[in-house]
Amino acid sequence: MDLFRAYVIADALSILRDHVRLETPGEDTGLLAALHRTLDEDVFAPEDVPAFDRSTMDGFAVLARDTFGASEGLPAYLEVAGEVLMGHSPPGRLETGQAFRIATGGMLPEGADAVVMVEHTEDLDERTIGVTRPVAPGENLIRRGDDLTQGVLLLPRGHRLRPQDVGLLAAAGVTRVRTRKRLRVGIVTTGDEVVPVGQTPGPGQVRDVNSYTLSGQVHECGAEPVVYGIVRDDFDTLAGVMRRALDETQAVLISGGSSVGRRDVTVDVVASLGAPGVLFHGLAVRPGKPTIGAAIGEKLVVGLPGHPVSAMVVFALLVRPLLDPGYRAFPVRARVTRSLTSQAGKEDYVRVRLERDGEGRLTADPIPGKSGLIATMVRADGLARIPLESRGVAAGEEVEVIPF
Ligand SMILES: Nc1nc2c(c(=O)[nH]1)N[C@H]1C(S)=C(S)[C@@H](COP(=O)(O)OP(=O)(O)OC[C@H]3O[C@@H](n4cnc5c(N)ncnc54)[C@H](O)[C@@H]3O)O[C@H]1N2
Ligand code: MOO
Repeated sequence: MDLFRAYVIADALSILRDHVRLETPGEDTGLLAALHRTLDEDVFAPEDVPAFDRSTMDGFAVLARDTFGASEGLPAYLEVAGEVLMGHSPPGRLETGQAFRIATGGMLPEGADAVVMVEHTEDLDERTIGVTRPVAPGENLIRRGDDLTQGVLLLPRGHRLRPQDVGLLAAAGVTRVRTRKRLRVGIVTTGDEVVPVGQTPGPGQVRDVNSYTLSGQVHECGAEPVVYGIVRDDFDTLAGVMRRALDETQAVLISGGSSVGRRDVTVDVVASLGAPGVLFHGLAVRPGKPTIGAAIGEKLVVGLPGHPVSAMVVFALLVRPLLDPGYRAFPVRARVTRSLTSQAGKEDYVRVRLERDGEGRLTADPIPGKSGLIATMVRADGLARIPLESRGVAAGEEVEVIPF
């Protein structure tokens, strides 16, 4: 690693991965508390789901063979011999020539192997129906174990639980799981001009945007933001807050004061916090040039640019993959609607709005505006990547877009 070299995102990420280990202890919790957390164990299915053959339609449980050849003109006549009540066993075994009334989700009686939809039957009298369309064996039902069979691996260790995962665990009767506690991520804001949002800014002052945008992004990673507020651009004050944040959290983001201005003490403060310290200062990435990457022990410290857009972009590209290793970004390809210029030797990430053209192909409309303008992020759907060696992209050419 070379402190004076400017890295692209992929290289910066691998340097940080080599030094940082973001781990939290495991904890057994109920399912709701486990949502969005990462599994700390392999979970196996304790039982078959569903536990019995179930109808997927309202209608009649039958023996498929009894309906073969049935039609509107020549229905198959069956005796209605019983009714399956929801949440109960069927009233008995179904014999050939019989039908049992059954609702969606009802338990299939023994002897039956299909369900006829009520729309494909006609009532002849209290005890007889005519089936007007044949069904095949297995039609309109799900079998015991179709969702899960006992003993299969439901979800592996390391998987971050989404709502559907928690649903699967609920279906299988797994009520408690071991997950890792959420990562706590400290957010420190610097800048003598930055004031809390509730305060009316005086001349030259601006409201604190980054504490909010970064907290939101940390939440999206399944981690817990811990906001340390706005700290003066003063070495001792900032170092004190940073030490406290490092004691209380596993990763600290510090926004502002990372470029080379007179008051930019951030890098000196980070360097003073311990080994291995600053791993890089500066990226060959736009926006994001003044980013600082550091490890203190195995904890992560990232100095983000103060401009709200730059801070969000660097978070999305560099911080998110570290906080949320299971996250997979699926870039899409889209044609740019206007040509974009880029400096060779810089990896550019351009805010774009995604639309579909008349033929249904994705287009990427670049959103103009400097990285101090947060509204440009609101209009954007993603970031178009222009690689290091490229000098630009002509209108109509395809680019890779990383959706937010
Ligand atoms: N001579 C040079 N000047 C600048 C360079 C350069 O290479 N040479 N780089 C520019 C780039 S690129 C960026 S990005 C900014 C980054 O500066 P810092 O990371 O040091 O951030 P600040 O100077 O503290 O702030 C930049 C800008 O953002 C506003 N800001 C800061 N914090 C917040 C916040 N929490 N909420 C809202 N807005 C915030 C701050 O007021 C500044 O306007 O440097 C360029 N300059
Ligand atoms: O890096 Mo600055 O972040 O280009 O706006």
